Amino acid sequence: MPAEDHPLPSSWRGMVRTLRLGWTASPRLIAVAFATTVGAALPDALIAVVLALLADAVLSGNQAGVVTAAILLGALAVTSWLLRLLSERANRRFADRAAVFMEAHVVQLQSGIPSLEHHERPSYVNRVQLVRDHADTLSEVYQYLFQAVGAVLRLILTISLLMTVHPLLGLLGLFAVPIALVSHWRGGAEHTLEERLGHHARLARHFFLLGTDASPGRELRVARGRDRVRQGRQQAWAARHRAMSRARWTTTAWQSIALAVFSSAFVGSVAAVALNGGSAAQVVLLLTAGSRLAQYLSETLGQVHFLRTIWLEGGCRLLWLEELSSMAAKQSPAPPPEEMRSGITLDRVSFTYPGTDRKVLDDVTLRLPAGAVVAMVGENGAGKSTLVKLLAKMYEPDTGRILVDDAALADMPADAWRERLSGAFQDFARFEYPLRLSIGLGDLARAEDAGAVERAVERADARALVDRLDQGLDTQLGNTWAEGAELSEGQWQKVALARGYMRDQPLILLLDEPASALDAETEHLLFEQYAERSRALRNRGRVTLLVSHRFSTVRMADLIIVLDGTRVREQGSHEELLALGGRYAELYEIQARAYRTVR
Ligand SMILES: Nc1ncnc2c1ncn2[C@@H]1O[C@H](COP(=O)(O)OP(=O)(O)OP(=O)(O)O)[C@@H](O)[C@H]1O
Repeated sequence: MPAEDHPLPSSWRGMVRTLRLGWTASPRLIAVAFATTVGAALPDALIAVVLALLADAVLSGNQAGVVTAAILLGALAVTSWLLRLLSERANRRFADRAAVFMEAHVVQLQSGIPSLEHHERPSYVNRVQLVRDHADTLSEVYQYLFQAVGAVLRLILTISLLMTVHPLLGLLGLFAVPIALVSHWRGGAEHTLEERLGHHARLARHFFLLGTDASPGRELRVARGRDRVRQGRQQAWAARHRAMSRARWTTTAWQSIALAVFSSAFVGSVAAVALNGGSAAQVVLLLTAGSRLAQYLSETLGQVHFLRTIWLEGGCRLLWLEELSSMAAKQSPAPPPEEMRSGITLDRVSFTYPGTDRKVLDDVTLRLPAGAVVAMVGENGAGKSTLVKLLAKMYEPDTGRILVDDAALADMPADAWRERLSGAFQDFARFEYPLRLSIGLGDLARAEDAGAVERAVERADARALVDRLDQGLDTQLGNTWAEGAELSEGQWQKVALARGYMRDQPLILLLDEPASALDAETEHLLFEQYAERSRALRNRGRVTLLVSHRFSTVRMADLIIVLDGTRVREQGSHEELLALGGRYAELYEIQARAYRTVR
Protein backbone atom coordinates (compact mmCIF):
# COMPACT_ATOMS: atom_id res chain seq x y z
CA MET A 1 0.00 0.00 0.00
CA PRO A 2 1.74 3.19 -1.09
CA ALA A 3 1.95 6.09 1.43
CA GLU A 4 -0.56 8.14 -0.53
CA ASP A 5 -3.07 5.25 -0.21
CA HIS A 6 -3.39 6.11 3.41
CA PRO A 7 -2.82 9.84 3.86
CA LEU A 8 -2.55 11.60 7.20
CA PRO A 9 -5.92 12.45 8.77
CA SER A 10 -6.54 16.10 9.60
CA SER A 11 -4.78 17.58 12.60
CA TRP A 12 -8.07 18.48 14.21
CA ARG A 13 -9.34 14.92 14.07
CA GLY A 14 -6.03 13.89 15.57
CA MET A 15 -6.50 16.41 18.36
CA VAL A 16 -9.99 15.20 19.20
CA ARG A 17 -8.77 11.60 19.22
CA THR A 18 -5.83 12.42 21.50
CA LEU A 19 -8.16 14.25 23.87
CA ARG A 20 -10.40 11.23 24.05
CA LEU A 21 -7.44 8.99 24.78
CA GLY A 22 -6.42 11.28 27.65
CA TRP A 23 -9.93 11.10 29.02
CA THR A 24 -9.81 7.30 28.83
CA ALA A 25 -6.46 7.25 30.66
CA SER A 26 -7.86 9.08 33.69
CA PRO A 27 -11.09 11.13 33.55
CA ARG A 28 -10.89 12.37 37.14
CA LEU A 29 -7.30 13.57 36.99
CA ILE A 30 -7.78 15.25 33.62
CA ALA A 31 -10.78 17.20 35.02
CA VAL A 32 -8.82 18.36 38.10
CA ALA A 33 -5.82 19.29 35.97
CA PHE A 34 -8.04 21.30 33.61
CA ALA A 35 -9.88 23.20 36.36
CA THR A 36 -6.76 24.13 38.34
CA THR A 37 -4.70 25.13 35.29
CA VAL A 38 -7.39 27.35 33.81
CA GLY A 39 -8.16 28.78 37.29
CA ALA A 40 -4.47 29.56 37.90
CA ALA A 41 -4.33 31.74 34.78
CA LEU A 42 -6.92 34.28 35.85
CA PRO A 43 -5.77 35.95 39.12
CA ASP A 44 -2.60 37.16 37.41
CA ALA A 45 -4.55 39.13 34.78
CA LEU A 46 -6.63 40.84 37.50
CA ILE A 47 -3.50 42.29 39.11
CA ALA A 48 -3.59 45.15 36.52
CA VAL A 49 -7.03 46.25 37.82
CA VAL A 50 -5.88 46.22 41.42
CA LEU A 51 -2.73 48.16 40.51
CA ALA A 52 -4.92 50.79 38.81
CA LEU A 53 -7.07 50.98 41.97
CA LEU A 54 -3.92 51.34 44.04
CA ALA A 55 -2.60 54.16 41.84
CA ASP A 56 -5.98 55.90 42.09
CA ALA A 57 -6.09 55.56 45.89
CA VAL A 58 -2.50 56.77 46.29
CA LEU A 59 -3.05 59.82 44.08
CA SER A 60 -6.33 60.76 45.77
CA GLY A 61 -4.91 60.18 49.29
CA ASN A 62 -7.52 57.50 50.05
CA GLN A 63 -5.87 55.55 52.90
CA ALA A 64 -8.60 52.87 53.14
CA GLY A 65 -8.47 52.38 49.36
CA VAL A 66 -4.69 51.83 49.51
CA VAL A 67 -5.07 49.21 52.26
CA THR A 68 -7.90 47.42 50.42
CA ALA A 69 -5.91 47.39 47.16
CA ALA A 70 -2.81 46.09 48.96
CA ILE A 71 -4.82 43.27 50.59
CA LEU A 72 -6.40 42.41 47.25
CA LEU A 73 -2.97 42.31 45.60
CA GLY A 74 -1.68 39.91 48.25
CA ALA A 75 -4.81 37.73 47.96
CA LEU A 76 -4.46 37.54 44.17
CA ALA A 77 -0.78 36.66 44.40
CA VAL A 78 -1.42 33.90 46.97
CA THR A 79 -4.40 32.48 45.02
CA SER A 80 -2.39 32.47 41.82
CA TRP A 81 0.56 30.73 43.51
CA LEU A 82 -1.66 28.13 45.23
CA LEU A 83 -3.60 27.29 42.08
CA ARG A 84 -0.38 27.02 40.07
CA LEU A 85 1.04 24.61 42.63
CA LEU A 86 -2.11 22.48 42.54
CA SER A 87 -2.26 22.53 38.76
CA GLU A 88 1.39 21.51 38.48
CA ARG A 89 0.85 18.51 40.74
CA ALA A 90 -2.36 17.45 39.04
CA ASN A 91 -0.80 17.80 35.59
CA ARG A 92 2.30 15.85 36.55
CA ARG A 93 0.28 12.98 37.98
CA PHE A 94 -1.93 12.95 34.95
CA ALA A 95 1.05 13.12 32.54
CA ASP A 96 2.68 10.11 34.26
CA ARG A 97 -0.44 8.08 33.90
CA ALA A 98 -1.13 9.21 30.35
CA ALA A 99 2.51 8.51 29.28
CA VAL A 100 2.26 4.86 30.30
CA PHE A 101 -1.14 4.62 28.66
CA MET A 102 0.00 6.24 25.39
CA GLU A 103 3.17 4.19 25.10
CA ALA A 104 1.26 0.98 25.65
CA HIS A 105 -1.27 2.12 23.07
CA VAL A 106 1.41 2.84 20.46
CA VAL A 107 3.16 -0.49 21.09
CA GLN A 108 -0.16 -2.29 20.75
CA LEU A 109 -1.02 -0.45 17.55
CA GLN A 110 2.33 -1.11 15.97
CA SER A 111 2.42 -4.76 16.83
CA GLY A 112 -1.22 -5.05 15.78
CA ILE A 113 -0.42 -4.16 12.17
CA PRO A 114 -0.15 -7.56 10.52
CA SER A 115 2.21 -6.59 7.72
CA LEU A 116 5.76 -5.28 7.98
CA GLU A 117 5.11 -2.48 5.54
CA HIS A 118 5.16 0.29 8.13
CA HIS A 119 8.67 -0.83 9.06
CA GLU A 120 9.99 -0.67 5.52
CA ARG A 121 8.41 2.12 3.49
CA PRO A 122 10.53 5.20 4.25
CA SER A 123 7.57 7.60 4.47
CA TYR A 124 5.79 5.23 6.88
CA VAL A 125 8.93 4.66 8.94
CA ASN A 126 9.32 8.41 9.44
CA ARG A 127 5.73 8.74 10.62
CA VAL A 128 5.90 5.74 12.90
CA GLN A 129 9.17 7.02 14.32
CA LEU A 130 7.57 10.39 15.12
CA VAL A 131 4.62 8.71 16.84
CA ARG A 132 7.02 6.52 18.79
CA ASP A 133 9.29 9.43 19.74
CA HIS A 134 6.34 11.55 20.81
CA ALA A 135 4.34 8.84 22.55
CA ASP A 136 5.33 10.04 26.02
CA THR A 137 5.44 13.74 25.04
CA LEU A 138 1.83 13.44 23.93
CA SER A 139 0.93 12.97 27.58
CA GLU A 140 2.32 16.43 28.43
CA VAL A 141 0.25 18.19 25.85
CA TYR A 142 -2.84 18.22 28.00
CA GLN A 143 -1.04 20.53 30.41
CA TYR A 144 -0.12 22.75 27.48
CA LEU A 145 -3.65 22.69 26.20
CA PHE A 146 -5.11 23.65 29.56
CA GLN A 147 -2.52 26.38 29.91
CA ALA A 148 -3.38 27.56 26.42
CA VAL A 149 -7.10 27.70 27.34
CA GLY A 150 -6.19 29.63 30.50
CA ALA A 151 -3.94 31.91 28.48
CA VAL A 152 -6.69 32.64 25.96
CA LEU A 153 -9.11 33.49 28.80
CA ARG A 154 -6.43 35.67 30.32
CA LEU A 155 -5.97 37.40 26.97
CA ILE A 156 -9.70 38.07 26.67
CA LEU A 157 -9.79 39.42 30.23
CA THR A 158 -6.77 41.63 29.58
CA ILE A 159 -8.18 43.01 26.33
CA SER A 160 -11.50 43.73 28.08
CA LEU A 161 -9.61 45.65 30.78
CA LEU A 162 -7.79 47.65 28.11
CA MET A 163 -11.11 48.49 26.49
CA THR A 164 -12.31 50.04 29.75
CA VAL A 165 -9.58 52.68 29.17
CA HIS A 166 -10.63 53.21 25.54
CA PRO A 167 -12.67 50.90 23.28
CA LEU A 168 -10.12 51.30 20.48
CA LEU A 169 -7.47 49.68 22.66
CA GLY A 170 -9.24 46.41 21.94
CA LEU A 171 -7.62 46.65 18.51
CA LEU A 172 -4.31 45.81 20.16
CA GLY A 173 -5.62 42.25 20.04
CA LEU A 174 -5.85 42.50 16.24
CA PHE A 175 -2.20 43.52 16.01
CA ALA A 176 -1.45 40.24 17.75
CA VAL A 177 -3.09 38.17 15.00
CA PRO A 178 0.03 38.05 12.74
CA ILE A 179 1.99 36.63 15.66
CA ALA A 180 -0.58 33.89 16.14
CA LEU A 181 -0.67 33.08 12.42
CA VAL A 182 3.12 32.94 12.09
CA SER A 183 3.35 30.74 15.14
CA HIS A 184 0.75 28.33 13.79
CA TRP A 185 2.50 28.09 10.43
CA ARG A 186 5.90 27.77 12.06
CA GLY A 187 5.02 24.67 14.10
CA GLY A 188 3.59 22.84 11.11
CA ALA A 189 6.43 23.77 8.76
CA GLU A 190 9.15 22.69 11.18
CA HIS A 191 7.40 19.45 11.97
CA THR A 192 6.92 18.52 8.33
CA LEU A 193 10.57 19.20 7.71
CA GLU A 194 11.54 17.11 10.74
CA GLU A 195 9.54 14.23 9.31
CA ARG A 196 11.15 14.66 5.90
CA LEU A 197 14.60 14.59 7.50
CA GLY A 198 13.78 11.50 9.55
CA HIS A 199 16.22 9.37 7.57
CA HIS A 200 19.17 11.54 8.72
CA ALA A 201 18.15 11.00 12.33
CA ARG A 202 17.82 7.26 11.73
CA LEU A 203 21.19 7.16 10.05
CA ALA A 204 22.80 9.02 12.94
CA ARG A 205 21.15 6.58 15.37
CA HIS A 206 22.39 3.65 13.29
CA PHE A 207 25.97 4.96 13.44
CA PHE A 208 25.58 5.61 17.15
CA LEU A 209 24.53 2.00 17.76
CA LEU A 210 27.34 0.76 15.53
CA GLY A 211 29.79 2.74 17.62
CA THR A 212 28.42 1.67 20.99
CA ASP A 213 27.10 -1.89 20.62
CA ALA A 214 29.36 -4.77 21.52
CA SER A 215 28.96 -6.94 18.45
CA PRO A 216 29.74 -4.37 15.71
CA GLY A 217 32.37 -3.06 18.14
CA ARG A 218 34.49 -6.17 17.59
CA GLU A 219 34.53 -5.78 13.83
CA LEU A 220 35.09 -2.04 14.03
CA ARG A 221 38.12 -2.51 16.26
CA VAL A 222 39.62 -5.07 13.91
CA ALA A 223 38.84 -2.94 10.86
CA ARG A 224 39.91 0.23 12.72
CA GLY A 225 36.72 1.76 11.42
CA ARG A 226 35.60 3.74 14.47
CA ASP A 227 36.55 7.13 13.02
CA ARG A 228 34.60 6.34 9.90
CA VAL A 229 31.50 5.54 11.95
CA ARG A 230 31.97 8.71 14.01
CA GLN A 231 32.26 10.77 10.85
CA GLY A 232 29.16 9.11 9.41
CA ARG A 233 27.21 10.07 12.50
CA GLN A 234 28.47 13.64 12.45
CA GLN A 235 27.63 14.01 8.77
CA ALA A 236 24.13 12.64 9.27
CA TRP A 237 23.49 15.06 12.17
CA ALA A 238 25.07 17.96 10.30
CA ALA A 239 22.84 17.37 7.26
CA ARG A 240 19.76 17.36 9.47
CA HIS A 241 20.94 20.30 11.54
CA ARG A 242 21.75 22.45 8.47
CA ALA A 243 18.29 22.01 6.98
CA MET A 244 16.49 22.47 10.32
CA SER A 245 18.50 25.52 11.25
CA ARG A 246 17.85 27.17 7.86
CA ALA A 247 14.13 26.61 8.33
CA ARG A 248 14.23 27.90 11.92
CA TRP A 249 16.01 31.09 10.92
CA THR A 250 13.33 31.80 8.32
CA THR A 251 10.45 31.15 10.72
CA THR A 252 12.15 33.21 13.45
CA ALA A 253 12.55 36.15 11.06
CA TRP A 254 8.82 36.09 10.32
CA GLN A 255 8.02 35.87 13.99
CA SER A 256 10.22 38.88 14.77
CA ILE A 257 8.42 40.94 12.11
CA ALA A 258 5.06 40.01 13.61
CA LEU A 259 6.27 40.93 17.12
CA ALA A 260 7.60 44.26 15.85
CA VAL A 261 4.16 45.11 14.42
CA PHE A 262 2.50 44.45 17.77
CA SER A 263 5.16 46.34 19.78
CA SER A 264 4.76 49.48 17.60
CA ALA A 265 1.00 49.43 18.13
CA PHE A 266 1.43 49.09 21.91
CA VAL A 267 3.94 51.95 22.23
CA GLY A 268 1.67 54.14 20.08
CA SER A 269 -1.33 53.36 22.32
CA VAL A 270 0.51 54.29 25.53
CA ALA A 271 1.61 57.58 23.98
CA ALA A 272 -1.91 58.34 22.71
CA VAL A 273 -3.56 57.73 26.11
CA ALA A 274 -0.91 59.77 27.98
CA LEU A 275 -1.08 62.69 25.53
CA ASN A 276 -4.89 62.76 25.36
CA GLY A 277 -5.56 63.44 29.01
CA GLY A 278 -5.74 59.88 30.30
CA SER A 279 -5.72 59.59 34.11
CA ALA A 280 -2.75 58.17 35.97
CA ALA A 281 -4.80 55.09 36.86
CA GLN A 282 -5.62 54.56 33.18
CA VAL A 283 -1.97 54.86 32.18
CA VAL A 284 -1.01 52.39 34.94
CA LEU A 285 -3.72 50.00 33.77
CA LEU A 286 -2.63 50.30 30.14
CA LEU A 287 1.04 49.89 30.98
CA THR A 288 0.45 46.89 33.26
CA ALA A 289 -2.20 45.15 31.18
CA GLY A 290 -0.59 46.09 27.86
CA SER A 291 2.89 44.91 28.80
CA ARG A 292 1.34 41.75 30.21
CA LEU A 293 -0.58 41.36 26.99
CA ALA A 294 2.74 40.95 25.17
CA GLN A 295 3.95 38.49 27.80
CA TYR A 296 0.66 36.54 27.71
CA LEU A 297 0.79 36.52 23.96
CA SER A 298 4.27 35.08 23.79
CA GLU A 299 3.33 32.48 26.43
CA THR A 300 0.17 31.59 24.53
CA LEU A 301 2.15 31.36 21.33
CA GLY A 302 4.75 29.12 22.94
CA GLN A 303 1.94 26.83 24.04
CA VAL A 304 0.21 27.00 20.68
CA HIS A 305 3.54 26.28 18.97
CA PHE A 306 4.11 23.24 21.15
CA LEU A 307 0.54 22.09 20.64
CA ARG A 308 0.81 22.62 16.93
CA THR A 309 4.10 20.78 16.70
CA ILE A 310 3.63 17.89 19.01
CA TRP A 311 -0.01 17.49 19.53
CA LEU A 312 -1.80 18.37 16.35
CA GLU A 313 0.91 16.77 14.22
CA GLY A 314 1.72 13.93 16.63
CA GLY A 315 -1.99 13.40 17.30
CA CYS A 316 -2.87 13.02 13.64
CA ARG A 317 -0.02 10.58 13.16
CA LEU A 318 -1.29 8.58 16.10
CA LEU A 319 -4.73 8.56 14.50
CA TRP A 320 -3.11 7.54 11.20
CA LEU A 321 -1.47 4.58 12.94
CA GLU A 322 -4.78 3.64 14.56
CA GLU A 323 -6.56 3.75 11.21
CA LEU A 324 -3.82 1.74 9.51
CA SER A 325 -4.01 -0.84 12.26
CA SER A 326 -7.81 -1.11 12.27
CA MET A 327 -7.97 -1.15 8.47
CA ALA A 328 -5.57 -4.05 8.40
CA ALA A 329 -7.61 -5.84 11.07
CA LYS A 330 -10.86 -5.38 9.14
CA GLN A 331 -9.67 -6.68 5.83
CA SER A 332 -9.75 -10.43 6.30
CA PRO A 333 -12.96 -12.33 7.03
CA ALA A 334 -12.16 -16.04 6.32
CA PRO A 335 -10.74 -18.25 9.12
CA PRO A 336 -7.81 -20.54 8.27
CA PRO A 337 -8.60 -24.29 8.04
CA GLU A 338 -7.99 -26.62 10.99
CA GLU A 339 -6.28 -29.16 8.76
CA MET A 340 -4.86 -29.07 5.28
CA ARG A 341 -5.87 -31.64 2.70
CA SER A 342 -4.01 -30.78 -0.46
CA GLY A 343 -1.45 -28.15 0.53
CA ILE A 344 -0.36 -24.63 -0.24
CA THR A 345 -0.27 -23.25 -3.77
CA LEU A 346 1.44 -20.14 -5.06
CA ASP A 347 -0.35 -19.14 -8.21
CA ARG A 348 1.58 -16.69 -10.42
CA VAL A 349 2.83 -14.72 -7.43
CA SER A 350 4.85 -11.56 -8.00
CA PHE A 351 6.21 -9.28 -5.33
CA THR A 352 8.19 -6.04 -5.08
CA TYR A 353 9.22 -4.61 -1.69
CA PRO A 354 7.41 -1.40 -0.74
CA GLY A 355 9.38 1.66 -1.71
CA THR A 356 11.45 -0.23 -4.33
CA ASP A 357 10.83 -0.98 -7.98
CA ARG A 358 12.63 -4.28 -8.52
CA LYS A 359 10.59 -7.48 -8.58
CA VAL A 360 11.96 -9.97 -6.08
CA LEU A 361 9.52 -12.70 -7.11
CA ASP A 362 8.14 -12.75 -10.62
CA ASP A 363 5.24 -14.96 -11.67
CA VAL A 364 6.13 -17.76 -9.27
CA THR A 365 3.89 -20.82 -9.39
CA LEU A 366 4.55 -23.54 -6.84
CA ARG A 367 2.86 -26.29 -4.94
CA LEU A 368 3.81 -27.25 -1.38
CA PRO A 369 1.97 -30.58 -0.90
CA ALA A 370 0.28 -31.28 2.45
CA GLY A 371 2.43 -33.59 4.57
CA ALA A 372 5.64 -32.83 2.68
CA VAL A 373 8.98 -31.57 3.88
CA VAL A 374 9.96 -29.01 1.25
CA ALA A 375 13.41 -27.46 1.00
CA MET A 376 14.20 -24.27 -0.83
CA VAL A 377 17.66 -23.44 -2.11
CA GLY A 378 19.12 -20.65 -4.17
CA GLU A 379 21.88 -18.11 -4.18
CA ASN A 380 21.99 -15.16 -1.79
CA GLY A 381 19.27 -12.71 -2.69
CA ALA A 382 17.32 -15.25 -4.77
CA GLY A 383 14.11 -14.44 -2.86
CA LYS A 384 13.87 -17.40 -0.46
CA SER A 385 13.25 -15.38 2.70
CA THR A 386 10.84 -13.17 0.79
CA LEU A 387 8.76 -16.19 -0.14
CA VAL A 388 8.79 -17.28 3.51
CA LYS A 389 7.60 -13.80 4.55
CA LEU A 390 4.74 -13.96 2.06
CA LEU A 391 3.70 -17.31 3.49
CA ALA A 392 3.77 -15.78 6.98
CA LYS A 393 1.60 -12.92 5.68
CA MET A 394 4.20 -10.31 6.54
CA TYR A 395 3.44 -8.94 3.07
CA GLU A 396 0.78 -9.51 0.47
CA PRO A 397 1.76 -10.42 -3.11
CA ASP A 398 1.37 -7.62 -5.66
CA THR A 399 -0.23 -10.01 -8.12
CA GLY A 400 -1.17 -13.67 -8.01
CA ARG A 401 -2.63 -15.68 -5.15
CA ILE A 402 -1.52 -17.92 -2.33
CA LEU A 403 -4.05 -20.69 -1.66
CA VAL A 404 -4.34 -22.83 1.44
CA ASP A 405 -6.14 -25.84 -0.02
CA ASP A 406 -8.69 -23.86 -2.03
CA ALA A 407 -8.99 -20.81 0.24
CA ALA A 408 -7.12 -17.59 -0.49
CA LEU A 409 -4.56 -16.73 2.20
CA ALA A 410 -5.28 -13.05 1.47
CA ASP A 411 -8.78 -13.51 2.94
CA MET A 412 -7.54 -14.96 6.22
CA PRO A 413 -6.87 -12.72 9.22
CA ALA A 414 -3.10 -12.50 9.74
CA ASP A 415 -3.33 -13.22 13.48
CA ALA A 416 -5.48 -16.31 13.00
CA TRP A 417 -3.20 -17.59 10.24
CA ARG A 418 -0.10 -17.05 12.36
CA GLU A 419 -1.65 -19.05 15.15
CA ARG A 420 -1.60 -21.94 12.72
CA LEU A 421 2.05 -21.59 11.74
CA SER A 422 5.39 -21.92 13.45
CA GLY A 423 8.69 -20.55 12.44
CA ALA A 424 12.36 -20.06 13.10
CA PHE A 425 14.17 -17.40 11.11
CA GLN A 426 17.74 -16.53 10.26
CA ASP A 427 17.43 -13.08 11.86
CA PHE A 428 16.08 -14.58 15.08
CA ALA A 429 15.27 -12.51 18.16
CA ARG A 430 17.13 -12.73 21.45
CA PHE A 431 14.34 -12.53 24.00
CA GLU A 432 15.99 -11.79 27.30
CA TYR A 433 13.46 -13.62 29.44
CA PRO A 434 13.95 -16.70 31.58
CA LEU A 435 14.82 -19.52 29.16
CA ARG A 436 11.45 -21.22 29.71
CA LEU A 437 9.54 -18.14 28.56
CA SER A 438 12.00 -17.34 25.80
CA ILE A 439 11.10 -20.75 24.34
CA GLY A 440 7.45 -20.67 25.41
CA LEU A 441 6.86 -17.46 23.43
CA GLY A 442 6.59 -19.73 20.40
CA ASP A 443 3.12 -20.64 21.64
CA LEU A 444 2.31 -18.16 24.37
CA ALA A 445 -0.90 -19.90 25.42
CA ARG A 446 1.19 -22.96 26.37
CA ALA A 447 4.25 -21.14 27.70
CA GLU A 448 3.46 -22.41 31.22
CA ASP A 449 2.98 -25.96 29.99
CA ALA A 450 6.16 -27.67 31.23
CA GLY A 451 5.62 -30.68 28.93
CA ALA A 452 5.27 -28.50 25.84
CA VAL A 453 8.47 -26.57 26.63
CA GLU A 454 10.36 -29.81 27.32
CA ARG A 455 9.23 -31.27 24.01
CA ALA A 456 10.36 -28.12 22.17
CA VAL A 457 13.77 -28.42 23.88
CA GLU A 458 14.09 -32.03 22.72
CA ARG A 459 13.02 -31.22 19.15
CA ALA A 460 15.64 -28.46 18.93
CA ASP A 461 18.29 -30.72 20.47
CA ALA A 462 18.78 -28.06 23.15
CA ARG A 463 18.92 -30.39 26.18
CA ALA A 464 22.69 -29.94 26.62
CA LEU A 465 22.23 -26.18 26.62
CA VAL A 466 19.52 -26.34 29.30
CA ASP A 467 21.63 -28.67 31.46
CA ARG A 468 24.63 -26.39 31.24
CA LEU A 469 22.77 -23.40 32.68
CA ASP A 470 22.78 -23.08 36.49
CA GLN A 471 19.05 -22.88 36.84
CA GLY A 472 18.10 -24.84 33.77
CA LEU A 473 14.92 -23.59 32.14
CA ASP A 474 14.51 -20.97 34.88
CA THR A 475 17.79 -19.24 34.03
CA GLN A 476 17.42 -15.57 33.16
CA LEU A 477 18.91 -14.95 29.74
CA GLY A 478 20.82 -11.94 28.47
CA ASN A 479 23.51 -9.66 29.80
CA THR A 480 21.09 -6.74 30.13
CA TRP A 481 20.22 -8.36 33.46
CA ALA A 482 22.68 -8.37 36.36
CA GLU A 483 22.30 -12.14 36.83
CA GLY A 484 21.50 -12.91 33.20
CA ALA A 485 23.36 -15.67 31.38
CA GLU A 486 24.76 -14.64 28.02
CA LEU A 487 24.61 -17.27 25.31
CA SER A 488 26.72 -17.85 22.24
CA GLU A 489 25.28 -17.11 18.80
CA GLY A 490 24.60 -20.79 18.18
CA GLN A 491 22.97 -21.20 21.61
CA TRP A 492 20.67 -18.24 20.99
CA GLN A 493 19.75 -19.81 17.70
CA LYS A 494 18.91 -23.10 19.40
CA VAL A 495 16.61 -21.21 21.74
CA ALA A 496 14.96 -19.63 18.68
CA LEU A 497 14.65 -23.02 17.05
CA ALA A 498 13.05 -24.51 20.17
CA ARG A 499 10.65 -21.56 20.14
CA GLY A 500 9.79 -22.45 16.55
CA TYR A 501 9.04 -26.01 17.64
CA MET A 502 6.65 -25.04 20.44
CA ARG A 503 3.48 -25.64 18.45
CA ASP A 504 2.68 -29.32 18.10
CA GLN A 505 0.46 -29.16 15.04
CA PRO A 506 1.13 -26.10 12.92
CA LEU A 507 -0.31 -26.10 9.41
CA ILE A 508 3.01 -24.89 8.14
CA LEU A 509 6.41 -24.82 9.76
CA LEU A 510 8.69 -22.18 8.27
CA LEU A 511 12.38 -22.76 8.89
CA ASP A 512 14.40 -20.02 7.23
CA GLU A 513 18.03 -20.96 7.77
CA PRO A 514 17.19 -21.73 11.38
CA ALA A 515 20.50 -23.48 12.05
CA SER A 516 22.96 -21.28 10.17
CA ALA A 517 24.98 -20.70 13.35
CA LEU A 518 25.18 -24.43 14.10
CA ASP A 519 27.72 -26.77 12.56
CA ALA A 520 26.69 -28.74 9.49
CA GLU A 521 26.62 -32.06 11.35
CA THR A 522 24.31 -30.74 14.09
CA GLU A 523 22.03 -29.22 11.48
CA HIS A 524 21.97 -32.50 9.54
CA LEU A 525 21.11 -34.54 12.63
CA LEU A 526 18.47 -32.08 13.76
CA PHE A 527 16.60 -32.15 10.48
CA GLU A 528 16.99 -35.83 9.92
CA GLN A 529 15.13 -36.39 13.20
CA TYR A 530 12.69 -33.70 12.34
CA ALA A 531 11.94 -35.02 8.84
CA GLU A 532 11.32 -38.48 10.29
CA ARG A 533 8.86 -37.13 12.84
CA SER A 534 7.19 -35.07 10.16
CA ARG A 535 6.75 -38.04 7.88
CA ALA A 536 5.25 -39.99 10.76
CA LEU A 537 2.64 -37.23 11.06
CA ARG A 538 2.08 -36.98 7.33
CA ASN A 539 -1.63 -37.64 7.56
CA ARG A 540 -2.12 -34.47 9.58
CA GLY A 541 -1.36 -32.51 6.46
CA ARG A 542 1.28 -30.13 7.70
CA VAL A 543 3.81 -28.54 5.36
CA THR A 544 7.39 -27.90 6.39
CA LEU A 545 9.36 -25.39 4.40
CA LEU A 546 13.06 -25.36 5.09
CA VAL A 547 15.48 -22.82 3.64
CA SER A 548 19.10 -23.87 3.86
CA HIS A 549 22.35 -23.49 2.01
CA ARG A 550 23.55 -26.90 3.20
CA PHE A 551 22.81 -29.58 0.67
CA SER A 552 23.52 -32.32 3.18
CA THR A 553 20.37 -31.17 4.98
CA VAL A 554 18.40 -30.21 1.90
CA ARG A 555 18.70 -33.64 0.29
CA MET A 556 16.46 -35.14 3.00
CA ALA A 557 13.46 -33.14 1.80
CA ASP A 558 10.61 -34.72 -0.19
CA LEU A 559 10.60 -31.81 -2.58
CA ILE A 560 13.40 -29.38 -3.35
CA ILE A 561 12.75 -26.02 -4.99
CA VAL A 562 15.58 -24.12 -6.63
CA LEU A 563 14.93 -20.39 -6.76
CA ASP A 564 17.01 -18.44 -9.18
CA GLY A 565 16.55 -14.67 -8.75
CA THR A 566 12.79 -13.99 -9.01
CA ARG A 567 11.79 -17.39 -10.54
CA VAL A 568 11.62 -21.11 -9.81
CA ARG A 569 14.36 -22.73 -11.82
CA GLU A 570 13.99 -26.40 -10.89
CA GLN A 571 11.96 -28.56 -8.56
CA GLY A 572 11.83 -32.25 -7.66
CA SER A 573 13.31 -34.76 -5.23
CA HIS A 574 17.06 -34.94 -4.61
CA GLU A 575 17.39 -37.89 -6.95
CA GLU A 576 15.28 -36.27 -9.66
CA LEU A 577 17.26 -33.06 -9.55
CA LEU A 578 20.59 -34.89 -9.65
CA ALA A 579 19.34 -36.84 -12.65
CA LEU A 580 18.29 -33.58 -14.29
CA GLY A 581 21.91 -32.44 -14.14
CA GLY A 582 20.94 -28.78 -13.79
CA ARG A 583 21.77 -26.03 -11.29
CA TYR A 584 20.96 -28.14 -8.24
CA ALA A 585 23.17 -30.98 -9.38
CA GLU A 586 25.97 -28.51 -10.03
CA LEU A 587 25.72 -26.84 -6.61
CA TYR A 588 25.34 -30.17 -4.83
CA GLU A 589 28.44 -31.53 -6.52
CA ILE A 590 30.49 -28.41 -5.56
CA GLN A 591 29.52 -28.76 -1.89
CA ALA A 592 29.99 -32.53 -1.81
CA ARG A 593 33.43 -32.18 -3.39
CA ALA A 594 34.47 -29.49 -0.91
CA TYR A 595 33.25 -31.65 1.96
CA ARG A 596 35.18 -34.71 0.71
CA THR A 597 38.34 -32.57 0.30
CA VAL A 598 38.13 -31.16 3.81
CA ARG A 599 37.62 -34.59 5.30
N1 LIG B 1 12.99 -5.30 3.29
C1 LIG B 1 13.45 -5.25 2.05
N2 LIG B 1 13.28 -4.16 1.31
C2 LIG B 1 13.74 -4.09 0.04
N3 LIG B 1 14.38 -5.11 -0.58
C3 LIG B 1 14.58 -6.23 0.12
C4 LIG B 1 14.13 -6.36 1.48
N4 LIG B 1 14.47 -7.58 1.92
C5 LIG B 1 15.10 -8.19 0.89
N5 LIG B 1 15.15 -7.38 -0.17
C6 LIG B 1 15.73 -7.70 -1.48
O1 LIG B 1 15.03 -8.80 -1.99
C7 LIG B 1 15.92 -9.72 -2.62
C8 LIG B 1 15.65 -11.12 -2.07
O2 LIG B 1 15.99 -11.11 -0.70
P1 LIG B 1 15.76 -12.40 0.21
O3 LIG B 1 16.11 -12.03 1.60
O4 LIG B 1 14.43 -12.95 -0.05
O5 LIG B 1 16.86 -13.37 -0.40
P2 LIG B 1 17.33 -14.80 0.10
O6 LIG B 1 17.21 -15.72 -1.08
O7 LIG B 1 16.63 -15.21 1.34
O8 LIG B 1 18.86 -14.51 0.40
P3 LIG B 1 19.85 -15.16 1.50
O9 LIG B 1 20.20 -16.53 1.03
O10 LIG B 1 21.04 -14.26 1.44
O11 LIG B 1 19.16 -15.13 2.81
C9 LIG B 1 17.31 -9.22 -2.36
O12 LIG B 1 17.81 -8.68 -3.56
C10 LIG B 1 17.18 -8.13 -1.34
O13 LIG B 1 18.01 -7.07 -1.65
